[in-house]
Amino acid sequence: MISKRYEDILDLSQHIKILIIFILLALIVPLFRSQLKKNKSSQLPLPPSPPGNLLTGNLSEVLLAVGKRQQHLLFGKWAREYGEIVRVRSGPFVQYFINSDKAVKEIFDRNSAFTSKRPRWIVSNEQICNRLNVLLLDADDPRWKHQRKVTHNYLTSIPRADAGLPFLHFESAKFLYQMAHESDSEISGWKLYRRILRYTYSTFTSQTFGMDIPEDDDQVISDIHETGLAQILGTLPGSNLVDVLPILDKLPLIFKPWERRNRRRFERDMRFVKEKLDRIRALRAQGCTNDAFLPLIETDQKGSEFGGGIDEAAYLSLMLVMGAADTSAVSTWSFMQAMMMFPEVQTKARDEILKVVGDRIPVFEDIESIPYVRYLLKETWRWRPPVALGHPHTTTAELIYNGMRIPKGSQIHLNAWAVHHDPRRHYNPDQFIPERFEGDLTTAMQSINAKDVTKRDHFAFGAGRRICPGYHVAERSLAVAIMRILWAFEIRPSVNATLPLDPLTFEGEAMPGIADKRMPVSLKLVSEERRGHIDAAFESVNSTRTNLEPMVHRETGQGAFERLPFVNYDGH
Ligand code: HEM
Repeated sequence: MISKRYEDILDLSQHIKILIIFILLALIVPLFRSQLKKNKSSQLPLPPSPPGNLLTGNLSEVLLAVGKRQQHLLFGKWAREYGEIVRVRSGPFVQYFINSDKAVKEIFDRNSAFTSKRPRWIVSNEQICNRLNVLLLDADDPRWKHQRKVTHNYLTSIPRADAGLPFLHFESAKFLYQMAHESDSEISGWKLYRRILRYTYSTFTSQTFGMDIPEDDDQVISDIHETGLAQILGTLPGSNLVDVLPILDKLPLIFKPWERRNRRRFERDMRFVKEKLDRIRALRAQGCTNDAFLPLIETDQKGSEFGGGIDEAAYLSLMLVMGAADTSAVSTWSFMQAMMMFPEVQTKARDEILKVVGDRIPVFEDIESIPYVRYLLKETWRWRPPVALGHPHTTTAELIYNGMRIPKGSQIHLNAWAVHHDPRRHYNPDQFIPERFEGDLTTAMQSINAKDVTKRDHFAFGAGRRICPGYHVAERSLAVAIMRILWAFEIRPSVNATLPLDPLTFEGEAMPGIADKRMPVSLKLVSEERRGHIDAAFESVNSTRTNLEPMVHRETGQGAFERLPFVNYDGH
């Protein structure tokens, strides 16, 4: 009896064993399968890479190109030689350049859940900005989502972009007025660029802080630009040892002079924006609120919704000026370069504008009646994308595209220059031909959302979840600049320009592909009569405008940035 029961138990344990084996198999086989799949995908090749070994990589070629500010040309050449995705190894750094519209759509748009992270930037993100700059924040940081939402609600949605138009119309009319009454026989190059900078910086400080920058030579322009540049330069591979060897970050602060320096900059910038906040509050106490980003957030008591309180919103305002002003100024500058180099386009464009507006100063809304202006916008951003090589993202999963794999953790770049200058996508890509967009009246937003990516006009604003939120604002800014400058002035090489023009002699500086302050361009009134129209338009907008507080009080210096001992304040 006992042995029978024992046998039964054995029997039972046999069954249990078999059952366990089945369960284990059920668990293991899929794991094994996925392992197989993983191994199979890992056997897929990495994207092609220009030749070089680990030590030299392409370092010398890349460094040479960076030195000449021509990295967009080098990476563009590699795009044509190696295809849609190119893996560039420069010394210890590996970057993936995404060079075709279809690859951009697949990688940045469709896989945005895995491609929206930023690389870790200890210096730029964690120290200079103390993790408060939307552009540098990681996608999984709740502050990133919140800052984007607030930026949309208070600054960059269509209604808010429209609310910014009075500032834009005032500042651009002032620019026209200054140029029409310029006492120098000719103003060109750096002086002219500086004036464009004033008007874009002042437009955006008006839209964000509700304060303006009345004078061309105001130091605050260079100061804001300089602190933005420090952040951007800090994102370039190899620019900071601690970003290459993050272990250094574990050292006590006393051994990290760079961190002390960067944190000092952050604290200085924070004091700058808090002073603006104090003045906004004082104005509100007197019953005065401007229709601008920070004053509205302050009035609506939205500050407490930021992790860092209203101070974070004030800091964000400064970051938004940085993101908006330089990109807008260089867009106008590139447009002027195109008009100078392609005079027949200029003549046609002016005719199209005059047909509609006549002697009246153009306003943004005129774009609806002048399709050619829409084409000029698209062609300017195609021809000279301000962020030619994209702002880097990082992958959070392995991605497979066209039989190639991009490993998890890779740094990827939307190579806007290569896509825009691919002759299979745009015929004669180096020529400025607005007619290539004939019939395409889509706004920036409509084109970004196009189902067929081959129909998308350009990628100047990036792609995916991190796409520039400022495109409605940017569109208004460049459209007004294009219409007003063409309406008022002839754009031509300055008297000291070396002809024929060679863009390689004036392209580069901080933004690859963009003409710098040496560009020999000047403006000449289209007619003496036009001066009268400009005067009338400026006087009208000036007399009806509510005066704004200046960012910095010139006489007292109130509101200025404090000097940092380690910075060269040459500015631009
Ligand atoms: C011609 C003008 C402009 C161009 C070409 C431009 C281009 C870009 C590009 C390429 C990016 C990076 C996108 C990415 O990572 O994939 C970006 C990000 C950004 N831009 Fe713009 N931008 C312009 C104007 C503006 C304006 C007017 C504003 C604000 C009013 C603005 C605010 C931002 C912000 C906040 C980000 C960070 C987005 C994020 O990381 O989530 N930009 N922009």
